[in-house]
This record gives sequence, C-alpha cells and structure tokens, in this order.
Amino acid sequence: MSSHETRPCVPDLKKERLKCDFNVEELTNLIDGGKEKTALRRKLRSVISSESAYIDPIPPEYMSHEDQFSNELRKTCHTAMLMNKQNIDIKTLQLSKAYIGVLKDGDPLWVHYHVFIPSITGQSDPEQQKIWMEKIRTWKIFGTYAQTELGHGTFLRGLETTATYDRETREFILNSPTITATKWWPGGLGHTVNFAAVMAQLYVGGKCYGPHMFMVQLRDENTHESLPGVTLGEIGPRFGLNTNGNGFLRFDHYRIPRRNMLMKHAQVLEDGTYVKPSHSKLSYGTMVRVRVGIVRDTCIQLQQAVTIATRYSAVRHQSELIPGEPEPQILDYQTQQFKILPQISSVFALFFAANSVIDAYYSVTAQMDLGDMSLLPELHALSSGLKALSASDASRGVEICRLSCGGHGYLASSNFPRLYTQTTCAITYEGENTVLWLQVARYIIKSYRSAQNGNNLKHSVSYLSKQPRPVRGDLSNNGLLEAFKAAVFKLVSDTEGRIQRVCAKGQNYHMAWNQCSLQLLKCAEAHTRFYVCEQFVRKVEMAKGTENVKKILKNLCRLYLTHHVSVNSGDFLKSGSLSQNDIAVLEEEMCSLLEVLRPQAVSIVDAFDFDDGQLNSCLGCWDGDVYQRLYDEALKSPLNKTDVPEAYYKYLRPLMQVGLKSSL
Ligand SMILES: CCCCCCC/C=C/C(=O)SCCNC(=O)CCNC(=O)[C@H](O)C(C)(C)COP(=O)(O)OP(=O)(O)OC[C@H]1O[C@@H](n2cnc3c(N)ncnc32)[C@H](O)[C@@H]1OP(=O)(O)O
Ligand SMILES: Cc1cc2nc3c(=O)[nH]c(=O)nc-3n(C[C@H](O)[C@H](O)[C@H](O)COP(=O)(O)OP(=O)(O)OC[C@H]3O[C@@H](n4cnc5c(N)ncnc54)[C@H](O)[C@@H]3O)c2cc1C
Repeated sequence: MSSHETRPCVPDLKKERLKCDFNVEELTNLIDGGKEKTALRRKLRSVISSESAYIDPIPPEYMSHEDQFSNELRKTCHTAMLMNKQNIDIKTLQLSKAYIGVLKDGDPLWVHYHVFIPSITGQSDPEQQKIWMEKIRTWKIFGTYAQTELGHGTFLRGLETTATYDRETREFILNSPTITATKWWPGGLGHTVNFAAVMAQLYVGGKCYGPHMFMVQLRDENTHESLPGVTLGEIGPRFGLNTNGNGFLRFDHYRIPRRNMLMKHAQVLEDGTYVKPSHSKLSYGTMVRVRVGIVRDTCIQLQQAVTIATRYSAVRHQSELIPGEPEPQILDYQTQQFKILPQISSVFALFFAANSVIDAYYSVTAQMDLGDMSLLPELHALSSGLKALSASDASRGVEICRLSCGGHGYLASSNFPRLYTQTTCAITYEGENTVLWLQVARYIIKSYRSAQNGNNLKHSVSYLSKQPRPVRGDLSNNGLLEAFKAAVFKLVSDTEGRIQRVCAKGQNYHMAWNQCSLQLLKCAEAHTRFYVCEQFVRKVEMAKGTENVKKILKNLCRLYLTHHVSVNSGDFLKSGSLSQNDIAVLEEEMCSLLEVLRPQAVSIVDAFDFDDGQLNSCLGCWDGDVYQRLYDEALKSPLNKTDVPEAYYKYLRPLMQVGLKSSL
C-alpha cells in the first residue's frame, strides 16, 4: 500500500488511494532504477525544495520577456553554486528528476550542459579536452551548440558557414557569407554563453571537406562583450521555452587557432594535410547522444501530464452516468479512461525503450572507441526512430491529457501549456521528426535489400530476413510481437516493391524515393513501434518484484499492445497476421483492461512521485483541492489588483461616453 496515504487529500482521492492493491513505493523504485536511486532523488529534492532562491517573485507568466530570462538565469546560476557548495555533480541532479519544476520555461544553460559539454567530450582529442574541460569545470567557459542556420537546419551538408584554413598563420577563418548563413536557434547563444561549438564547412587549400566542429570564443571572458568579428543576439519570443536564450550569430572573417578544430575524429595538420575520420558521420555524434536523451526527457514530460490528468479526473464530477444518480467522477467514463490509461501505458513503454537505447548507446560507443564502427548505422537508426516516436507520442499524449481536463486544462495554472510547448519542440529539434523517420526508413530498406541478397542483418532488423509466419490465433504477447513483425515486413516489402516499380517506369531513384515517402514513414514508425513493444514485453517478463506490481506492469503492457494493434489494425489485416476476429477480440480485451486498471490509476501516477512544486498545476495537486487552488491562482492576475483597471478609463469609458450613433 502507498506510504502517502496518511497525507490529507479530498475524499475522492482518498477513496482512490484506498483502492490501491500494489506497493506504490516498489513501483517508484522501479522507475527510479532502484531503492538507492529513489533515496538519492528525494535527498536532492529536499535540498532543492528548501531553497528560497527558487521561489519566483511573481508567477513568470506575468513577467516581461527580459525578466523571465533574468529570473531563470538567476535560478540556473544559483543551482550551479548550490551544487558546488554541496559537492553534488550537477548532471546527477539533472538526471535524477529532482530538478523538475525549478525552471519554468526553459533553461539558458541546458544546451551548455547537455549538448555543448558532450560535444567537447565526444569530439575533441585528449589534449583539447584537458584544456577546455578545466575551463568548463571552473566556469570560465559556458558554451552552446551552434549548428542550425537561418537558411539550413535539417540539411547539414548545406550549411553555409565556412572555416577556411590559413596555412600561413595556422588559423581558421570563420565566415558567414550570406544572411542565410547566420547561426539561428542555439540555446543560450543570445546573451548567456561566451563560447560555442560551431559546425562549419571546412575548407583547406580550396577544397571543401564538409561540416566539421570548431571551438569558438564569442565573448570576452571578463566583460562578456561580444568580440570583434562576431555579431550576436537573441531571436525573440517563441512558442515556448522562452528563457532558453536562443540566439543568432554571424562571423565576419573571424580567426581562431588551428587547434580550435575539434580533432578527435578528423584533423587538419599544420601544413594543411587533412586526416579524415574513421567514419564519415562521426562529427554527427553529439546529435546521436542528445537524441538518445530525448526519449527519457519526453517520457518524464508525459509522466507529469498524465499525473495531472489522472488526479483531476478522479476529483472532477460531471453529468450523469446513470440517470438521476449523482454526477460521477469523470474517470468512470470509458471514454475518459481511454484518454488517460493508454498515456500511462505509454509512459512505461517509453521508459523501458529509453533504458534500452541508453544501454545500446554506451555499448556501441565503447566499441567505437576501440575502432569498430560496424554498429553505428544501427544505433543511428534506433536513436532517430526512438527520438521521433517518443517526441510525437509524448506531445500527442500531453495534448490528450490537456483535453481530458476540459476548460481548466486550457488555463496556464493547469501547467499544460508549458508542458505541451516543452514537449512538442522535441519533434523539431535534434532532427525534425519526418526527416529522422526517413533516416530510419533508409536503414530498413537497405537492410531488407541486403537480406534479399543473402546477407545477415543486425539484431534489430533481423526479422526482415525472411517473411515472418505468425501462428494464427495466437494472441499472447509473443504472438502479437510475431504479428507486429509480419505487419512491418509486409509494409517494407510492399514499399520496396513500389519503389522498384516507380523506377522501372523510368523514374530516377531519388524521385521514386520521394514518391514513396509516405509509405516509408509508415515503415519507419511501424518498425520503431515494434521495437518499443518488444522492449516492453521483455522488460516486463524480466521484472522482479511482488506479484501485484508485476500484475500492474503486465496489464499496462497488454494495454499498450492491444491499443497499438487497434490503432494500426489495417496493417495487421493487410499482412494477414491478424484476422478481423482477432482484432475484435483484442479491442474487447483493451476495453476490459481499461476497467481493470482504472481503480489503480491514481496510485500508479502517485508512483511517479512528483511533488506539487514540480507539477506546478492547480489540477494535479496531491490533495486534489483543485477549485480553491484555481480560484487563488486567478486572484494573482495583475488585472485583479484593482476593481476598475486603467484600461477602462483609457479606452472603454470614452467609447461608452460617445455612445452608438448608427443602429446595429
Ligand atoms: C530545456 C530544454 C532545452 C531544449 C534544447 C534543445 C537543443 C537542441 C539542439 C539542436 O537541435 S542541435 C541541431 C540538431 N540538428 C539536427 O539534428 C539536424 C538533422 N540533420 C541531420 O542529422 C543530417 O543532415 C541528416 C538528415 C541525417 C542527413 O545527413 P547527410 O545528408 O549528411 O546524410 P545522408 O546523405 O542522408 O546519409 C548519408 C549516410 O549517413 C548516415 N547518417 C546520417 N546521420 C548519421 C549519424 N548521426 N550517425 C551515423 N550515420 C549517420 C545515413 O544513415 C546515411 O547512411 P547510408 O544509408 O549511406 O549508409
Ligand atoms: C526549441 C528549439 C531549440 C533549438 N536548439 C538548437 C540548438 O541549440 N542548436 C542548434 O544548432 N539548433 C537548434 N535548434 C534548431 C533545430 O535543430 C532545427 O530547427 C531542426 O533541426 C529542424 O530544422 P529546420 O528548422 O531547418 O526545419 P526544416 O528542415 O526547414 O523543416 C521544415 C519542413 O521541411 C521538411 N523537410 C526538411 N527536409 C526534408 C526532407 N529531406 N524530406 C522531407 N521533408 C523534409 C520537414 O519535415 C519540415 O516539415 C533548435 C530548435 C528549436 C525549435
């Protein structure tokens, strides 16, 4: 039973928590990765919670753009000081979930910690690392990752910023030849960082060697003024993440030393000799790493959204389920359960997928450090697919959770607007989703063809070697995984067939690819969905713990499988892997799972273990006192400071005094 039960809450939530038939703490430990990690997270959280510096002077939505930025910069710098004082590694804090809720709408140093530093550690040689990491550790250097340009985001090979080697002075000259070459978007670039890892086209002796990364000082280390030859600024308000300090940057023949090229993989020697990397895409390594991290981040964002939606659905009463009876909790409506419970199952699916891709990342990079690049294409496809799937599932999930809260979900004080803008941007950054799906498709089609030519395939695509033959009527988890394989196989073989047919009609391959790209997207998503389902099934099979926690996991896993079969039923029917009757049976099972899981819903989201400060939502508080909170929050509006606002005297009263001359 939940250890939280004794804390006061409204009767509806108390009733829900009393229904709990599993050990909430055990589930919390599982999500944290063990008891010790839960303890560490809570310890960090208690350090954070007791800091008055994290209290916003007024709700940030009422602050100006400039004040919002300044307020968050104040908090993020305070964190660095605090962690330093407490001797805690800041990464430990950020990876532990304890930090959630401190920064409200972005973090001017997020890209520094999570993109810039990994670029230095992953792309520079040991000597460079030693110099730069020392300055990073002592807070002399704060940096960003400056890749995207006004005219070029997705297509890296099309970047316009140039880094031309001057053999005489042994320097690179960085230049932004056109307006479209302006770096645009890098987080913290506006006014926070003083350095950047800049992606630019390398030119040596008149020859272009493609995009490479350079360490570039942008601002004076003492005055913070931008250096001559560098033009910097902020790109203005955004859909969300308004305190990230996203900026622009232009170079005017700006010189940097030769050794400021990040030289772990490729080098330019003093005499201008170019030493190529052992794999042409190693300079894209930071993106692979960040994509892997996004799976976990979006999973946590969905956890927050579904916690709010579930608690609110237990507190909110509406309409009549049975005529004449009291208004039921909206969570009792099957349609409401269908909005919320699949999102809870999605959290667990993304959680297990995130863990598996993180493991894959570390094992593949360890092999790459030994010189074996053979697994990089598979890792690129896996990380691209999971980034795209997690970002789109979580964004859709957050929006469904918002809609499930009716009108109140539209209030800023529900925290859904921020959760949504923080999640949906992951569809765009680190590789726009469509573009990444097409990268996955490229890998799948290549693998399929390779198998047709009798070659062995890598583990994650090995099922594309030969037509899977699922056992008819086997609707067990393993049976459904076989059906998934068969459905993906059919999609892939049909798509490849179509590409070949278009080519046979005389179309060139690239145009044929474009003409089949809707189908290619389906292949990529179906393949990645299969991977997520398989991980879910295997991780639940292996899960240790009490029977009741295992039962929750099994039911959530089953809900995930049946839901995704139902959503994609056409693919299963077309491949013949499931019959219409199978689909009907599975859809009925999905409905009964909603009923089975409904009584445990509040306790499952309690296990995500967010405190009220983290959820920052009137609708999602532990005690469920939503109406009082909504009312109190509304009173904070500056418009409520006076009964009659200034604007009345300026605009409305003069209008009322003139009166309407024409008839309506
Ligand atoms: C508080 C919250 C804060 C939020 C902060 C957010 C921070 C965000 C930061 C950013 O967004 S940084 C900028 C990120 N930008 C991107 O991700 C750009 C996306 N574009 C690309 O990655 C590439 O341009 C491309 C789309 C992958 C295409 O690259 P390219 O044109 O060079 O390759 P192709 O010709 O398509 O393929 C060639 C070959 O290379 C393989 N490949 C591509 N990428 C990789 C990789 N990363 N690793 C390994 N291999 C890669 C590709 O699969 C092809 O292989 P083959 O099929 O030829 O074998
Ligand atoms: C919040 C946020 C933070 C960011 N932070 C950083 C940062 O720190 N550093 C940095 O360098 N960048 C950053 N970016 C930029 C980000 O990486 C790019 O926006 C992203 O890579 C997409 O590129 P784009 O904007 O040029 O989109 P585009 O590539 O122009 O995409 C526009 C449309 O074209 C489609 N499209 C493009 N190419 C193809 C194709 N080959 N096939 C089919 N369709 C295609 C896309 O699917 C999309 O629908 C950030 C962006 C955001 C939103």
